[in-house]
Amino acid sequence: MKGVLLVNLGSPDSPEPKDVKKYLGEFLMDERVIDVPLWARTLLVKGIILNTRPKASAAAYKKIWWKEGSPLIVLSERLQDKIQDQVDLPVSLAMRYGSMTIKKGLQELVDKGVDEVFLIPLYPQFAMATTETILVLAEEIRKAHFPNISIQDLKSFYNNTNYINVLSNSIEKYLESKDYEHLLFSYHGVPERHIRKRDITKSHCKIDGSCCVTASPAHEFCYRHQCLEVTRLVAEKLNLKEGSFSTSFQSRLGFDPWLQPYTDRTIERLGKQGIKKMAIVTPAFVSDCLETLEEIAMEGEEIFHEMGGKDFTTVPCLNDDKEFVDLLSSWITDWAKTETVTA
Ligand SMILES: C=CC1=C(C)c2cc3[nH]c(cc4nc(cc5[nH]c(cc1n2)c(C)c5CCC(=O)O)C(CCC(=O)O)=C4C)c(C)c3C=C
Ligand SMILES: [Fe+2]
Repeated sequence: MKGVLLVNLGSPDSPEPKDVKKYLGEFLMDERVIDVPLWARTLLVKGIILNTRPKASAAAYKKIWWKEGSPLIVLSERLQDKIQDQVDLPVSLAMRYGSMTIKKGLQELVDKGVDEVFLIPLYPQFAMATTETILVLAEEIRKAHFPNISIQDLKSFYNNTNYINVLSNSIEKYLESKDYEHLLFSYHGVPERHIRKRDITKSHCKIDGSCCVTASPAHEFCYRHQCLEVTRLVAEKLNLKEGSFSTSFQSRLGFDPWLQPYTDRTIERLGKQGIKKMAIVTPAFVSDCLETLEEIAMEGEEIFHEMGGKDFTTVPCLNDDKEFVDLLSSWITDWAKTETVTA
């Protein structure tokens, strides 16, 4: 029997510093998130980050926490429920970090008789720190605990025409009555090193103005290319004028170079340049979360106002948007019609 496992990033159990610390400990000790040798990661995470960041992060989580829980979890559950209403096979939800583990998600499906799983990482673009870590862990868990099931995954869908249409429609609908001079596409950042590490050609990624726009097999695993493509395709679909939109990368951590331009500096620059009304969209996130509700909608707005900007509009993520639910459900239904794969 076939079943579906949706997987998102995860959140702490509560916005209290002890839970945030536990969550950050698991998240940042992932070798695909902070990809340095174990001794250096342990020193950095347990010796430095976990002594300072949980308090500040907990304060940020408290500003966005809902009475039902973490927005990322609640919104992912709403997405799961709506997809479940549209498809005939069981749909479970798991998180890469935190209490809603991938093991529990797989167990839930196996208990319902599932032996063929369609794994859907809830990220439109591939990244070592997101999609890859989910796929690797799911396979480890399968081998160790569920050797008789098979797992197939949904590939990154950043340039899927239907996805681009759904994203463009949601942006257009939300901004319909809003007047804005500039639309910023802000994606979660990653260290530049992550991009070079996943360059399957070993020589294509230069992280400059040319590599991401020059066709290459490297693009299958290039987060930067995939983000720039989403911006290009949505801008084309929405007929955005050259100069009226741009791309930036948010949420950098540490001192290594991360993908640039940085979102906070871009907002600052737009404000300084005299832009009074800006809108921002965050297509690396399927569900609204700390990084969109606090870092963008609150901190970003504050920066913009300090620089003289007036109207700052944050477009919600796709969340449980009807068209997005229909699209994911159609991919699931198509997969369910494919031939059975044995483990
Ligand atoms: C080295 C650190 C990090 C990398 C690399 C990274 C990549 C990455 N993350 C997301 C999506 C999300 N990240 C979120 C929170 C978050 N991310 C990091 C660090 C890295 N992320 C930290 C330390 C945190 C926790 C909050 C904080 O202390 O600032 C979230 C929100 C989770 C929530 O509970 O709401 C999401 C979603 C992507 C897509 C990505 C690479 C492409
Ligand atoms: Fe992150």
